[in-house]
Amino acid sequence: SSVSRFLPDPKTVAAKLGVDKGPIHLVEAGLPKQLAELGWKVQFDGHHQFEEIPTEDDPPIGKLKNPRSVSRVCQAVAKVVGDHAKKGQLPLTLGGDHSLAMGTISGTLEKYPDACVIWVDAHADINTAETTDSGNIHGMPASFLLGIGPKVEEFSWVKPLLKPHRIVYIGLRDVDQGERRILREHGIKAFSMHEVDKYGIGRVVEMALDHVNPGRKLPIHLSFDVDALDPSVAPSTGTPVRGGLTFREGHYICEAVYETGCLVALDIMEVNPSLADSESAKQTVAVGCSLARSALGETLL
Ligand SMILES: N[C@](CCCC[B-](O)(O)O)(CCN1CCCCC1)C(=O)O
Ligand SMILES: [Mn+2]
Ligand SMILES: [Mn+2]
Ligand SMILES: [Mn+2]
Repeated sequence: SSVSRFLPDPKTVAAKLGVDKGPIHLVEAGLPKQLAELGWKVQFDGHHQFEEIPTEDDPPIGKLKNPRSVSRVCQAVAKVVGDHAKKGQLPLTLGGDHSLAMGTISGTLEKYPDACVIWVDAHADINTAETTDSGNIHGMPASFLLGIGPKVEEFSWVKPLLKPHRIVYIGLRDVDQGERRILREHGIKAFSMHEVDKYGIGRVVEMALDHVNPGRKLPIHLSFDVDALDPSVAPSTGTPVRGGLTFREGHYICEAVYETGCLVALDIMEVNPSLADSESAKQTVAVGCSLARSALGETLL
């Protein structure tokens, strides 16, 4: 069975902008019903509401912005995802900010300590408190999960349970200098858009899976940031970068991961309908729903 949870974007929670209701749009577009039609027993436990920390009560810690609200939301998400996973359900998390992956992947690793992570993204999201230039925590979740970089008290609840050989990236094309150094020093495997062009998505996914899950015996957590797709495909997202995955390349990744039979948790992140005109927002919401369906078994034939 699957589990659907819909989370606000912690930045929105902290900033009380209330402008980005990405997850709710995905539900209103009918995703739960679409998954039920695929044969999943969908348990939708509602939009998680978190009491908001007013921005004035959540000043930056060093460069990190909204640290307390992001930490609080992610910690709550880790618990809920862990609980659902322990009940043998497949947690589907719709974001919202990719900082949430600190919560979702922590939750998955609690139940499946040997899980591997396929991180589909234009960005590596592996900055530390030292290397980040923006202070936006959505650029940092992987570093906390891997236990890389200086300790940040606020995030000490994130247990460094992810190992460098258990994460692989697909779609990278906007990686900061500090992140490049981290990927190199920790031997983390990444397939950038260069490799996608060179080998084709079929070969790239096969090489990525061979790297983190050689015998296809390990559980897979797929964390899909829709900005991995080209902005012409998913325009309504926080940090669009040109030269991304086509509609089909994005869906191929989801279909191929589903085919392994190893998928135990799925994140569809960074859909933010408030950032574009309504047509582009609708297009991006539709792509988010479509990616989720492909990762959960919808095939072309
Ligand atoms: N690496 C960035 C972007 C993170 C994107 C987060 B995701 O993947 O969840 O959407 C970019 C940092 N910086 C922005 C200005 C120009 C130089 C790079 C950062 O803020 O750390
Ligand atoms: Mn974001
Ligand atoms: Mn991301
Ligand atoms: Mn991204």
